[in-house]
Amino acid sequence: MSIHIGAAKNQVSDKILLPGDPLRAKYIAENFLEDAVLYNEVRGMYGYTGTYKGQKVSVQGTGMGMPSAAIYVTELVKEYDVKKMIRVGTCGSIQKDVHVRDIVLAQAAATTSAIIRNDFPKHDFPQIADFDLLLKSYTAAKENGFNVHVGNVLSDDVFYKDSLEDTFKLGEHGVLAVEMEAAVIYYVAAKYGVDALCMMTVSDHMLTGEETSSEERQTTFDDMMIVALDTLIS
Ligand SMILES: O=P(O)(O)O[C@H]1O[C@H](CO)[C@@H](O)[C@H]1O
Ligand SMILES: O=c1cc[nH]c(=O)[nH]1
Repeated sequence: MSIHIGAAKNQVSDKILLPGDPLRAKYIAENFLEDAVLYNEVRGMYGYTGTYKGQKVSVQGTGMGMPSAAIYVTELVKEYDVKKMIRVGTCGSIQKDVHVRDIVLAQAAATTSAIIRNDFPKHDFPQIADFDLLLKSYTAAKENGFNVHVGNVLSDDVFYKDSLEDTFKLGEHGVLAVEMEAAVIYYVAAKYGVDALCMMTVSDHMLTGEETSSEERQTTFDDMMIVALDTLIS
């Protein structure tokens, strides 16, 4: 049991999916895992363990934003010996050719957060995906015929910004999309020597205004779940 996760050590798999939304964790457990058991409901941040294609897999909500994600990911790695983690999130596109419902694989993550700078005030520590997970997930997405993009994302501390000028400027420098957790998940993975990948389905388009429903964000996005689960167990 850790401070924020009410599970015994052996209740959590060393392979885990990380949705921001705890109700997405419930959806994944109910629709993709066999014999799923709820191991955590502390703060309503659901965590489940079940099997996928015969292998033990867990799914844990991380909440919104880097401070919350850092707490869950750190406890999962330090207290539960998690070795492979894949974020299954949502993001806002800032590229014309990255469409709503497409999958974005975060090869790297820029951030506005000070959470990494606090540890490395004199360095721009790069936040990068595990190459093996990235390659496997890209291959799985392509084999399934899903629309997938690989590149840099922005992990922003702020959802409601007064100005999107800097965000769109990052888009002009090739950043694909905006979300709020990838950078710190990559940072914690680097710190403790475990493997992490962040993949997101595009839930809204920040240039065109196209969006998905809040219900769809909580659930569905099944293409991404298949890619993430197949990658996790491969
Ligand atoms: O859908 P999730 O995984 O929560 O991800 C995105 O959605 C939230 C904002 O609505 C942030 O957590 C952002 O990263
Ligand atoms: O952080 C996020 C997530 C989805 N859509 C956005 O615009 N921002």
